[in-house]
Amino acid sequence: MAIRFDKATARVGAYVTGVDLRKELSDAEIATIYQGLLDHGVVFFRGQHITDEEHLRFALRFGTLSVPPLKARKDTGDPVADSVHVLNQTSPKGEGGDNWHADNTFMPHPPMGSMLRAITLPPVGGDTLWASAYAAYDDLSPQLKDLAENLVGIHDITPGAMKAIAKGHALDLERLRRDWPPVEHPVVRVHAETGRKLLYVNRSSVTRLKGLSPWENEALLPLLCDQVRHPEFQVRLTWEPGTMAFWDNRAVQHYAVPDYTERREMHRVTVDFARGFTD
Ligand SMILES: O=C(O)CCC(=O)C(=O)O
Ligand SMILES: [Fe+2]
Repeated sequence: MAIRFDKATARVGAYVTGVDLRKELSDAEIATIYQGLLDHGVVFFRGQHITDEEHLRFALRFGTLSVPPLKARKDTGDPVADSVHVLNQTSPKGEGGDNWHADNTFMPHPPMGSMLRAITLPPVGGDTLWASAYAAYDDLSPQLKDLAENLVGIHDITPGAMKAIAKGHALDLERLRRDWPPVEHPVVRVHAETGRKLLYVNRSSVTRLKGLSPWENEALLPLLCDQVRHPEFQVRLTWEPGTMAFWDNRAVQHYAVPDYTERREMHRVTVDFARGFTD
């Protein structure tokens, strides 16, 4: 069966068919899926009733595991249990994904991608949205593009860590801040594999723009961060049992809608692959 991508919207996202994630895929199939990811930013697989082992095995075909600092490694000694992060949520508690963000941009080398799969879903609600950071950049006016090109964002673990602590996660804030001091990333980045420019700021990690006065930051940071909020850059996924989403964490931001009251359980594997940015 040939692998096929059907666009979900004009600017971002595609549904993939012709893949059975329970099977060991060929190198050519993996390359096709990776190309689809580069082309669409996020790809959705339906009807994949796989185990954590199969999820992990699929992720490892693309690169190495990235361990998200805010989801403590379990260290059970079981490599599968330690690498598959369980997001167990009952809104409004959620897991902190209810803001537009790319994952862990406070890291010097943020993860390249994530694979998230639905385990238990509420009867209604709990959709996830992705927005193209390419489209967000492309649709800025030429004047604002020029301005953004010269800006650098300070990405800090503190806001995300404080949010997770407020939600009851036992995290050591001082230690996290020591291990992950703030990092600088250009506001406009160049994706190393597609060569496309994208907007790389988000409200969940970027605390300020380097060199700007507080009032300049106050005006400019929301303007740039909120560019991804335009629906014309977005795709919205309604999960079904067996749905898997695989996103290019360089090229898209995402938002988990906390509009449900029953249990929602998702399993995620975070991966590093290939190259990041050329800037
Ligand atoms: O729960 C979701 O749909 C996404 C949560 C999230 O932000 C993530 O897995 O990175
Ligand atoms: Fe996330």
